[in-house]
Amino acid sequence: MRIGTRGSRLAMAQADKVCRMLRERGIDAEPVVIKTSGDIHTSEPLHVIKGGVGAFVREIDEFLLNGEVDAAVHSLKDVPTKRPPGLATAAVLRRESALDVAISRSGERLSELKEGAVVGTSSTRRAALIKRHYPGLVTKNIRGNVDTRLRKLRDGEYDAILLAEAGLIRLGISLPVERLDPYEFVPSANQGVIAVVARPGTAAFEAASALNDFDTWLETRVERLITSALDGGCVVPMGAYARRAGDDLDVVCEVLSLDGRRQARVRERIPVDGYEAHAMRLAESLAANGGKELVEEAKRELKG
Ligand SMILES: NCc1[nH]cc(CCC(=O)O)c1CC(=O)O
Repeated sequence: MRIGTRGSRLAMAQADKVCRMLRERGIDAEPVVIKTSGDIHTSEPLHVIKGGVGAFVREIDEFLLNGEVDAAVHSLKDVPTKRPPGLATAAVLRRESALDVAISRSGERLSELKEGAVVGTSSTRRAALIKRHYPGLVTKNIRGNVDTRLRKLRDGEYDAILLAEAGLIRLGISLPVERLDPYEFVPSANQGVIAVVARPGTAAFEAASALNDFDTWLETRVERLITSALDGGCVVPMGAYARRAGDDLDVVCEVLSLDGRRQARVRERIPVDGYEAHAMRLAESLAANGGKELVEEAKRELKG
């Protein structure tokens, strides 16, 4: 199997992991690096790049649809909700961590950083959460892959940066980090989940399906149903986090204003049985509790 991937160290680590898992099942698999525009325009904030992170996924989709690769590996949180006909998620790997972490130059926690300390993030969600929970800190845009961000932190351009813990784990980077409580710092929908995409009906799709983790599938479905019901997209400061707990899923979702001052939030345990209808109901109550206005407001302000 030819496994399409972007060429960043994180993307390669993810593709290598999928190839390893396939080989353990007796399937010959090798990564094929596809260079996307995201790897070329690395300085603009993501919400400025046409199509956002989803644009990079769409470029890889073309290789899949043309049959130049048999499957592709993505961070699921970067995969847009609208998918081209002929492609589907064959598997999601077991999620290791959905959490955001903070890494500071001094080793201090966010609550210990001094007034005016600069926190690097390119995500509107993480920036709004910092403004909400740590109003004394200043957020500053940061781009580049995980290694670049860590270098910018060391170089003193930032006092702390925020990253997905999953990325650090996959890159084998062990640094002292502050793990942020997912019920306070609600992660992005599908954060920390690796997805394998392929063409349904192909042998590659069938082979990749064997890697699916059912609990992660349920969790990511719920998170995605909620964000797509609110039309959250990847630039709106919105989080959704579901966790399987026995026969239930513990779900939290929220939308913030860009300045972090206003918030719409819902937290509820829903049964696994009939989870899709329950997720839609949560989305409706989030929308009705001010979420819809906050999504529209954020989109207006980001366009302007
Ligand atoms: N948007 C970039 C991106 N896409 C996936 C990950 C990390 C791994 C993951 O969440 O699966 C990251 C980096 C980050 O958010 O720190």
